[in-house]
Amino acid sequence: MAFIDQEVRRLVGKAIHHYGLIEDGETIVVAVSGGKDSMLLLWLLRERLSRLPIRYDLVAVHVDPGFETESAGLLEDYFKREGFRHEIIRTDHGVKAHGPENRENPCFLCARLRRTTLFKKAHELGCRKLAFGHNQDDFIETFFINICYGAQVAAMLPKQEFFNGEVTVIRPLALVPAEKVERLSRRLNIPVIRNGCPSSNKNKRMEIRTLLDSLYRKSPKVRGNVFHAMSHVNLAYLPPPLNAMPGSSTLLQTLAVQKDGS
Ligand SMILES: Nc1ncnc2c1ncn2[C@@H]1O[C@H](COP(=O)(O)OP(=O)(O)OP(=O)(O)O)[C@@H](O)[C@H]1O
Repeated sequence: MAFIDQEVRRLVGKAIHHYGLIEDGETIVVAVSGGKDSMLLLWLLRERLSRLPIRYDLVAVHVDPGFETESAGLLEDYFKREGFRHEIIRTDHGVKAHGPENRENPCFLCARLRRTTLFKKAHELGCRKLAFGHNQDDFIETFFINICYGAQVAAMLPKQEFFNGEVTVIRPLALVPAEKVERLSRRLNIPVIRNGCPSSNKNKRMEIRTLLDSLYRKSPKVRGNVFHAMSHVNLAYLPPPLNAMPGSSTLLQTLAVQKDGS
């Protein structure tokens, strides 16, 4: 077995155990976009079953954003060929998000609509776990996007409960760098099926990714350090919020005036 297989298996196993992602006997909806991460995740979750004394069921669910490409059909062929239990949900989420009535970022609206559709499907199937393919780089990029464009320190969680625990989102690739996902999926010949979204590669994530890549090239330690930093927050050395400080209203008024240029 190649080293990359062992390495990715080890990181997925570590995430599953460390964050308590999967329980015996449950059914997991795996949200599959057709991209390399979720396609590999589906494959890895099934592969574990053949190797370990554990039991769970998988249902691959793809939400077709409706860009009139062949992608949903190609994915369905793949699921059938590989024997995966699956559901394809036809929607107009992508078209709507790029339509003239939408005033917000198309990626935000599309992701929100997709998430609601996935939650509903998990509920309909009686599944309490919904697995996403976010990898370690997705966590880091989200962290920077939130700082740079959302003015807050936040990323995403490897395990997150919704609706009082009715559905739990899990991200078993949380510890796997994107580059390892890519290497393994290429080695295993897992296809990547694109859905024709006109916004892919144009969003803020790509901007941040380019920036981070330039840092990673300078030192191999940076990626690991940033990921580690997300769970080692030294609040004692972070400034308190401006609106919680005595006399802060005056300070905020001053800042607002400066921003207006008046
Ligand atoms: N159309 C979709 N149908 C089902 N799940 C989806 C879809 N799009 C995204 N997801 C889920 O959300 C996760 C993150 O979405 P994102 O837009 O980053 O995916 P991607 O980069 O296009 O594909 P991937 O993460 O699979 O490589 C995916 O890994 C997948 O689990």
